[in-house]
Amino acid sequence: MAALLETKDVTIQFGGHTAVDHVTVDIAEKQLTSIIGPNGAGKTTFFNLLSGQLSPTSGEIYFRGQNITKLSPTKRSRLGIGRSFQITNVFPNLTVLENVRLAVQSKRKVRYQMMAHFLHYKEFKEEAYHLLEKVLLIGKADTVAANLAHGEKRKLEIAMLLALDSEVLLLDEPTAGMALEEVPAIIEVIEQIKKQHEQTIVLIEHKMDMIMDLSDDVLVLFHGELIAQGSPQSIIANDIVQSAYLGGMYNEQLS
Ligand SMILES: Nc1ncnc2c1ncn2[C@@H]1O[C@H](COP(=O)(O)OP(=O)(O)OP(=O)(O)O)[C@@H](O)[C@H]1O
Repeated sequence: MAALLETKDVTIQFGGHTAVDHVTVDIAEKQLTSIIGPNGAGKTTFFNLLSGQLSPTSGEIYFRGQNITKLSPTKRSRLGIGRSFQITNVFPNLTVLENVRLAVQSKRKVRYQMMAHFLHYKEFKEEAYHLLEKVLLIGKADTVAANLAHGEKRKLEIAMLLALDSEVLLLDEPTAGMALEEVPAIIEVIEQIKKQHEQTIVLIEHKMDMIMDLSDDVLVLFHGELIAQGSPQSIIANDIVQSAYLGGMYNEQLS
């Protein structure tokens, strides 16, 4: 399987603390790769390195063989690496629908072309409605983004990410903060994207069942180090992962 994203010996230190420690991985094209690890293992930091929010202290990151280590998040996003929007990218005073419409519009690169904007406005709006239906947020289309509950904000972020139609989707805990009964629908959204075999998905998720069912490949981080990479079955059967991580995680979830 061809690697789409690669890290070579990627390390980042904050002061004296090494949050990601010489991580070398290949992330295969059009597969779903999950990153797991206990709290503080370096998952989000690793994601930030992939998306360009952080620069490594040492090591390199490649996308389709191109060294992107020094590229900004915006440039990486233009290349096709989309990260679920941070809440700062959502316009809090605009409605949910308007936020998604703007994301659709930015994908079509007509932000500054008033005429094109005018001609396609209805089309953008329809696509935005469609995406909101997909992530089960249609009932909140006219709600101002600032008034959404936490789980609803995550759905909005996913809708905005989908609007960009990126080649790589980086999803940082897409179901965090959602009511338990909403989780299957979001998993379904991710499953549907996966079934289309058009995008590469990388996700951090604490819900183990979901990861094991959905993932083609699982990366396990522990104290910033990559301690295992493989199929869900091989990860479950891996003794090092079992003792270093899985036991602890299940205990965490039960507590
Ligand atoms: N900007 C920062 N400055 C200093 N330390 C940081 C910074 N960002 C992360 N860290 C530290 O790096 C380590 C890894 O953090 P990170 O958030 O990546 O872990 P995580 O695996 O995503 O954890 P969680 O599951 O709790 O979200 C932690 O010890 C954290 O305190």
